[in-house]
Amino acid sequence: MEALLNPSTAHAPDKSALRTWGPLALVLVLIALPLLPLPDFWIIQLNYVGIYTLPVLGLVLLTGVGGLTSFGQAAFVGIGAYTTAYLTVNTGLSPWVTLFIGMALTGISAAIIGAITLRMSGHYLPLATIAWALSLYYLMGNLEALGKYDGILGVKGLTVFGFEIGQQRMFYAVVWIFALLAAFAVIRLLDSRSGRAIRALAGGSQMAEAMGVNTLRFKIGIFVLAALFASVSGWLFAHFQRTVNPSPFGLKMGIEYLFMAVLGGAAHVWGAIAGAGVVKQLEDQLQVLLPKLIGTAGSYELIVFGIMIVLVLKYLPDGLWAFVDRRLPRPRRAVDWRDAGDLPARARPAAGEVVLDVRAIRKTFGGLVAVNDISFQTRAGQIVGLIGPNGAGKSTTFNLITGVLGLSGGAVSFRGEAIGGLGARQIAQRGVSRTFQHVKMVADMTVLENVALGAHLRGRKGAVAAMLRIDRAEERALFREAERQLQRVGMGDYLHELAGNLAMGQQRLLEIARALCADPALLLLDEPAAGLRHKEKEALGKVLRQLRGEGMSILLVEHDMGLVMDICDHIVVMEFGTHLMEGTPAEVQASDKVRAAYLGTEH
Ligand SMILES: Nc1ncnc2c1ncn2[C@@H]1O[C@H](COP(=O)(O)OP(=O)(O)OP(=O)(O)O)[C@@H](O)[C@H]1O
Repeated sequence: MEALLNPSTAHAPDKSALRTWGPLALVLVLIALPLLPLPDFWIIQLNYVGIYTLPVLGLVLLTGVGGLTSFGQAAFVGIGAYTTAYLTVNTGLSPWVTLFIGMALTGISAAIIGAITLRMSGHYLPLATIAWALSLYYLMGNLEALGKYDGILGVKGLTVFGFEIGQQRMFYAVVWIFALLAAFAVIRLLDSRSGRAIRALAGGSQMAEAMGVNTLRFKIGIFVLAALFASVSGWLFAHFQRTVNPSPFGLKMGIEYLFMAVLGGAAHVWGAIAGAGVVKQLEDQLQVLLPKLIGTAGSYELIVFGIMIVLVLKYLPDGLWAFVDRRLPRPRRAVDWRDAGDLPARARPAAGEVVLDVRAIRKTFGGLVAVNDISFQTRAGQIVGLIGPNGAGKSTTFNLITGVLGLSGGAVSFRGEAIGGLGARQIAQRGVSRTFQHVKMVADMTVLENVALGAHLRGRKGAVAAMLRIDRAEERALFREAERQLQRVGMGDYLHELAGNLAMGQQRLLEIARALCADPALLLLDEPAAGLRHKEKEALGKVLRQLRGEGMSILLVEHDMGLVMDICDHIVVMEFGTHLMEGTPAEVQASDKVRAAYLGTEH
């Protein structure tokens, strides 16, 4: 194992004071600002920044972290704004009641729109968000009851305990309480069981689903939360402006919110405030400056914004805050889980019990039969190797067993239960855990956090518990398990390292620890030795033998024949999608058929 423990990655001393005290300093500055003799103009500007920060925070979660691009945030701001404007003007309801009605309406709309559009991927999703942003905009502009394009006038200002808070310093306090509450809620959410699942979304759903994460549910969840932040912003906006009309909720504003998030640093909570502040200021200054320079009136600032978006994407893709973030030392997570409770564990199969039974499975891609009637079994405490030349159908077999691909024929049963036809998440729930041929991890999460993601199905606490910080006991139990599994594979010294900084051998061990965190009865390893150095392969072999000794059943797809022959109890050989032979390593090595298959000669 020593070969994997590279002393060059030892941790620097903990100098995280700036990160710990930075947010507190920001809060103190925000409290101090209205107490200073700043002109009202600047307080009003800061009120706008606070109002814009809320939808941008939603985009941090949705786009920056979750990888889902939405041009539609402004439309949700509009639902919040129109709801409060309409109800307070027409029914006389208190804004403190209409806030919640607006949030409910926004939440329901987002859940419906999200359930339809978030199944889409690639460029279809942003296009769909443009489509519904336009629809909502024209709906607001065409409804008689909402005053068509003139909107609703005469919206009252906010009152607190019957006291009108105006548009300056008191309003400032209300805006920033909401903005900071939302910012801290997102920070807490991201550092939780749900947060790790959300952070895994951007890398595609395959790994997250294999860890048991219901990716669609989490996508809809962050979409709704982002919309709720937008709705609160709309409510503030309506009572700040005292009037609403469709133009601030159109597609142009949706693009602007996205620009604020990208410029500020789409994956950073504090980047939302930075982005909202910089864009608001730029917009105001350019609106005055450009017409003067050019000599005629017009929205020239939009042209400059367009050019700036291209430049930011090219030269500062991670945004302004990432620039600061890189320079701040990363705090090491306080180790407070050593005496945490145990996570629920499943009943282990008896030694020698058939764990996986694959019967005549088949997969066709058009006319190509990639897997042709393959059958084999794996038993508890056994390492089975699945080998064959390139293109033999090993990965496809793996994907059929783990539910990534649907069967064209045949049956798979796990511990006596038919699992053919189930999805990856349902198969993971039953105790099948896997690693990937091309390592899939969240590079900007620590090793410990990545591995804790593997225990997702063994936790229960959701997003609300995380935001309220009532999930800590479970979090400690998850981290205790993650540390235990990392130590089991010899990675105990790397808990706080960012996964993206690991060498290939360590990344593969991370994946094994993550798979073990799920408390599996069957471990499927897809080319775990690929890219490993000799010493690392030896270390890997030692870990796998140790796991077998503990009663684990392992199915291994591997090209490294030295490792396969060394550790496997039983080997299944495939060629052109078919079952060539199976037997002990000695039998396989002695087989002319296998030799011919690998050498490409007739047999
Ligand atoms: N999604 C797909 N669509 C069409 N053909 C596919 C698909 N996936 C795999 N195949 C084909 O199925 C066959 C088996 O591929 P598979 O990746 O399972 O082989 P393998 O034994 O894992 O190969 P390697 O060792 O190179 O990873 C190949 O001919 C491949 O081109």
